[in-house]
Order: sequence, then structure tokens, then C-alpha cells
Amino acid sequence: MALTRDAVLAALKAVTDPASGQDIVAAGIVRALNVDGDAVRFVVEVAPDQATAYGPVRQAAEDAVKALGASSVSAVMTAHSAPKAPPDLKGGAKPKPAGPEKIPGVDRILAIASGKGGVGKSTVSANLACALAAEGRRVGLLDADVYGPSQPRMLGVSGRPASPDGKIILPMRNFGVTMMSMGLMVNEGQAVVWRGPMLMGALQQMLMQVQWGALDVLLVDLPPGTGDVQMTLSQKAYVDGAVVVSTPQDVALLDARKGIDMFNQMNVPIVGLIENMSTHICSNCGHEEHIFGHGGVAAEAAKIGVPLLAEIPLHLDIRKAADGGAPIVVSKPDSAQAGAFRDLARTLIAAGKA
Ligand SMILES: Nc1ncnc2c1ncn2[C@@H]1O[C@H](COP(=O)(O)OP(=O)(O)OP(=O)(O)O)[C@@H](O)[C@H]1O
Repeated sequence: MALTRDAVLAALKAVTDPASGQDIVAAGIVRALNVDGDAVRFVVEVAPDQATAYGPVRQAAEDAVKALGASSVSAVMTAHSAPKAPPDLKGGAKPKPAGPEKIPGVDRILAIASGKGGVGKSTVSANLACALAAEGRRVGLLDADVYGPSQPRMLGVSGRPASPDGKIILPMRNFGVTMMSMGLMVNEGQAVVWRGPMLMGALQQMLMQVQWGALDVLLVDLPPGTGDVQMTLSQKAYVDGAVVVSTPQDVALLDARKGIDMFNQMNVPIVGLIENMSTHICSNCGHEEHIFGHGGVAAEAAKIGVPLLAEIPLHLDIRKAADGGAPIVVSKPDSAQAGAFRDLARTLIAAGKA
């Protein structure tokens, strides 16, 4: 029986963390949850001197997931080296008035944008990050979609990032990708209701206070549209280029044009466009149909004189893999669908953009 990530998280929430009295998911000790069909893997992270005391908690967590019908459950216990103080992004440092800065150690920043919501920008970002890592690139992914952060789910990352000194934030890592998301800073299901200046401060902290390490490229998964976050990113950090994701549908394309115009105004070069949900291949019979039309993004790219970087098919496996916490590039690396993302990664590397 294929399990959903939500069902597994719900089962884990029934287990109590003895130290905080909260459930173990809210307490942030469940990490790197990965649901692949009916096989489930996760990590229970505790302080080194608590490893023995948490043995029964690990067992209870494993039993709770097995009771859902999982065929295999691997719950590994690891010890973190320093006590974690969750960094306070909300009340954080006031944004510095300075102009765009380079992030120390980060060679280039590539923004992944879309004009319209739901066109697959986060799916593209997660798969592209994993595909670049598979090509041997040192890649980071900043989920700047503050109102709807989806990278923790897509990359199978959970728990709170540690901040041993309350200033530097240690990013999370999975599938070779160093990642940070606003979704890891707020409790799951909690709405983010910050106003512009708070958002700007939080984004700046995620850019500058996260210990990204040495990266060839940092992908920034932006929220849809042309708002505060896009402006702040290009004002605070030196952005080398933007990739705009759109479906072939007229309405999505119309919004993509606004996004392109915004990057032009902010002097961020458009590296190219990606047509997502380009064609639908039925997973039963292989029949191909163009649900959202076809070729619209290619025509737009030609019109504005930028490359069409990829045409990604609409396929059930891409959606299932993203929901299961292991993007298709990782879970089915040899499939044709993963191939589309791997080709995209190679194209960007060859062009010196990633
Ligand atoms: N090529 C694809 N094939 C199948 N499903 C896809 C594909 N691309 C995206 N999806 C699915 O469509 C939904 C929306 O995708 P995603 O969250 O990546 O979009 P988004 O543009 O980042 O959305 P938002 O505006 O909410 O940030 C998700 O359920 C995702 O799994």
C-alpha cells in the first residue's frame, strides 16, 4: 500500500517527545523523512547524552509507521553535536540598506521564478537542484516562497535548522543539496502573516546568515508573481540570472511576461524559459495529449530572444515523487521524466550558469 507523507507525519505526531512534552514532529526531532511507496525512512535526532533515553521513542515512532501498513520502516537515531536554539527570524536583524552583495562562498545565484502560481516552479527547482548535484555540482536551494514553502516536503527534509550561536543558521542537506526554507522556521500548518519589512529581514537572514558553505550555484525558489520577495532578492544579493517557468497556457504566459519585464527592470538577465506540463503522457497507455496547449513558451522565448531551456512533461510520477519527498531525479533517475530535468541541468552547466 502506497503511503502519503501526510499520513506518516500524522502517525508520528502521536508519539510524544519526553523532553518538551510536544509531539516529536512539532519538537523538530524527526528529520529527513522520506516516503517511497510503502517504504519509509526518517531520522530521530537527539542530544548525544539522550541517545539511550530516546530508544523507546524511536521504537514507538517506528511502530506507529508500521501500524499504517508500511512494508519497511527505517528509523535511524543520530545525535546532533550542539544544542539547538531556533534562530529568531521574525524579530530578526533589520535589513541593511546596502546594495546587492555576493554571498561569501557562493559562486552564482540563479532565481527560479514564475508569473503565475502552481505552474511547477518548486517542482522544477527541487529536481534541477538534485540533477545538478548528480552532475557533481555543489548546489544550494533557498526556498524563498515564504507564503507557500514546499521544498521541505519535496526534498524530504523536516526538523528545525540548528543555530548554535543564535546567529549563524546551519542549513539542512538531502540528496546532495544544501537547503534552507522558511517552511522549516514556522510550525507546519502555521500561516505566514508577515508584512513587507519583516519578510525582507527574514529573506536577508536566509541569504546572509545561513552557512551555505562553498557552492557552485544557489538556486532561489521564488514565490509566484512580482512582489516584495523578488525585489528584495535582487536588491540584497547579486543575482546572476533568472529562469522563468510557465505552462503553455495563455494565462500563465501572460503572467510570465510580467515576471520577465520585472527582471529586466531590475537588471537581472533572463537565462531562459522552461515549459512545464508541456505534454501529458498517460501512465497507462502512453497516449500523449497537450492539456495546456503546446509550444507557447517556445514561441515566447523566440520572441524575446532567450533560450527555451526545457520542455518538461506532465506526468503522474513527477507529482508522486515530489509528494513522497524524493524528486523523480532521485527516485527514478533513469526515467524519461527525470531525463528532462537532467538535460536541463547539463544545459545550464554547459552555458556556465550553474
Ligand atoms: N511536470 C509535472 N508533472 C506532474 N505534476 C507536476 C508537474 N509539475 C508540477 N506538478 C505538480 O503540480 C503541483 C504544483 O507544482 P509546484 O508546487 O511545483 O508549483 P509552483 O509553481 O511552485 O506553485 P506555487 O505557486 O504554489 O509555489 C504540485 O502538486 C506538483 O507535484
